[in-house]
Amino acid sequence: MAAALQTLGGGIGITLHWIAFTPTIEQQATEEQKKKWLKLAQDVAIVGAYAQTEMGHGTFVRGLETTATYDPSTQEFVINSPTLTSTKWWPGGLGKTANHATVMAQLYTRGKCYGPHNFMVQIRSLENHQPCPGVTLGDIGPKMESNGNDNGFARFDHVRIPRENMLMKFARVEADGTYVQPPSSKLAYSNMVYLRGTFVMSAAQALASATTIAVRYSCVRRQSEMKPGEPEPQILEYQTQQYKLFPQLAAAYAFWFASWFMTQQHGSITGSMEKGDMSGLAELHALSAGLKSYTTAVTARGIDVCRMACGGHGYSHASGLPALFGGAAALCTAEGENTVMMLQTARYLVKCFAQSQAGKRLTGTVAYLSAVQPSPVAGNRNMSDLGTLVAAFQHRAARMVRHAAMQMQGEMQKGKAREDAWNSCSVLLIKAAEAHVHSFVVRNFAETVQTVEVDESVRAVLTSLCQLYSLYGITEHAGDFLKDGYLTGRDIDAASSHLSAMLARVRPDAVALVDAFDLHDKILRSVLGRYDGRVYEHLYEWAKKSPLNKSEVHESYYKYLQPFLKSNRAKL
Ligand SMILES: CCCCC/C=C\C/C=C\C/C=C\C/C=C\C/C=C\CC/C=C/C(=O)SCCNC(=O)CCNC(=O)[C@H](O)C(C)(C)COP(=O)(O)OP(=O)(O)OC[C@H]1O[C@@H](n2cnc3c(N)ncnc32)[C@H](O)[C@@H]1OP(=O)(O)O
Ligand SMILES: Cc1cc2nc3c(=O)[nH]c(=O)nc-3n(C[C@H](O)[C@H](O)[C@H](O)COP(=O)(O)OP(=O)(O)OC[C@H]3O[C@@H](n4cnc5c(N)ncnc54)[C@H](O)[C@@H]3O)c2cc1C
Repeated sequence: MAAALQTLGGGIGITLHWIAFTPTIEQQATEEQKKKWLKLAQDVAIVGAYAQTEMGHGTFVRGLETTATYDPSTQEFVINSPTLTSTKWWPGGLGKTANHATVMAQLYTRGKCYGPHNFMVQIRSLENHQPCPGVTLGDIGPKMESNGNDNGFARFDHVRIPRENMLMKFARVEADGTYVQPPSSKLAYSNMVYLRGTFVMSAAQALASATTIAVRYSCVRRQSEMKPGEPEPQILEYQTQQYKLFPQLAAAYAFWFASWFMTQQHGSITGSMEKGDMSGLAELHALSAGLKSYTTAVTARGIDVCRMACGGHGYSHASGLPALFGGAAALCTAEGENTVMMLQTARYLVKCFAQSQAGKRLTGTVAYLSAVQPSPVAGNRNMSDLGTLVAAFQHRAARMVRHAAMQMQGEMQKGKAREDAWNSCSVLLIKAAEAHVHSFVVRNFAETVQTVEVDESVRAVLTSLCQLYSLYGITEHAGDFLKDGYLTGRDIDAASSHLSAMLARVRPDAVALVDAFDLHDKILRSVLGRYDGRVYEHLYEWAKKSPLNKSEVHESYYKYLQPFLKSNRAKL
């Protein structure tokens, strides 16, 4: 049942119950509270939404307006939407599906505000699914995609909940209204860190889906003449088609491996946090924010490249690519808008750079910032060597982080306030953070292909894919590598020719590489990407099922076209 609900469309949105509501209980509830709600959620005996974003605030969580005011006389919290812009807006499943929600609200007790905290609120009757007293609910209307999901709105008119409905694993309010501080105020945000980490795998899966569709279709589709008089070739024989698709295919593998690292990091750091060691939280936040931002942005662009590579049929919903693009586009905004998330990573990098300048030895994903020499040693580099490629990406990132941080320091030395200096350098900061995440993805890709337990013939293919991904990144951002002479023009030319060689080397394994994602036709939902390659027959069958084909002459003819034609003919 639960699995069926997960896939149900048509106004039933249960995705967020699984990926946000239930994990919030797991991560933010006390053991007592878990006994009360966790099994109900896991068995779908209740259905929940994660209600944080409001009409007026999504990014700036500290600016949320919904209030939760503690009333010691009744030991209850009063949940209220004081303004129109405080209306909860966007949460998946909130409109029509969920009967509970974890509501992020500004906590007030004894007249003082302690910032955003999570509260469990029942929003619909378990008997007849009507909204609970004081709760107004609805759907926010059609969206770019995912219209099967009821992203909704909610307003609370002084709704009373028991004190025990505040999720109190980290912070709590005692019966008399005393607020007890959490080890870190950011622990209330921990489920967002978790969800951003899962978006890296969503991005990998989305890009894997799109490249599966486009590569398979590019082997079915024959078009034009490569040589006069010869049969039309598979469009995957064109180097331009390979240049469009293979870097996306390589990125899908790169992001898949990055999501493995993200999952492992999340588990290990949250494990330490359970024992009171918060030292890894900052790195976890910076990594999850940066990887989420980078992988979802590259994925959305990459899916559209795959769509265009399939010509007209790519633009049809029969291909499955428009829906994938719409979904991936959502990932760029949801769970932390990409720009804002990359700025969070930049904030961490600037902090680490300052520590490195003060002599601290950096560790983890920023260790390279301490190690990289500012003065490049130019020379004929072996641009097919993975170590050389990784070092180039790390040098580029270190240079850009240093440049952005020094620019900011310069602005402050001219008398600008730190916040103004930050804002006036934020484009540089974003580019530096992107370079940092890019270098992490390349390094992780290289380390994974060198260590993953596979047959040596498979390792050889994955190594080619990693070289292709890295060489594509260098040629696409050549200026960054040339800027301080770390790479020369000859190196860039060598990178380009190696990239061409990699396209040809990956070609024979392209179909096997997408088949390896093992995405069933039922998941791909694409006529173009069918495993059996029978595209044309199924394209025709798919079109015949179009609602417009239910009648030979559509009713619109009699309503509009016929009178219009008649009146035009009468004027002749
Ligand atoms: C199998 C085949 C499948 C194929 C298909 C696959 C996929 C298909 C494609 C797509 C999927 C389909 C459809 C897509 C549809 C929908 C997507 C699905 C679900 C959507 C779910 C979305 C849910 C949500 O959006 S929930 C709401 C999310 N909201 C946010 O993320 C808000 C973002 N804002 C914030 O997090 C914060 O406001 C801020 C920006 C971080 C700022 O916080 P603030 O308190 O103001 O802090 P600062 O002043 O900036 O910094 C202070 C200090 O705190 C540190 N900090 C900040 N945050 C954290 C944190 N989380 N953890 C730790 N530390 C933190 C910060 O670094 C700083 O530290 P310092 O002082 O030391 O520097
Ligand atoms: C499909 C989908 C599903 C969602 N599901 C949920 C859900 O289940 N639960 C939930 O609570 N929310 C959900 N959301 C809401 C989502 O979390 C927010 O849309 C997101 O956090 C962005 O906030 P915002 O919409 O207020 O955009 P804003 O923050 O207003 O962003 C608008 C622009 O302002 C820029 N900007 C904002 N702040 C800064 C800054 N400090 N520096 C530089 N630029 C800045 C942004 O970069 C962006 O370009 C969902 C959204 C979508 C699209």
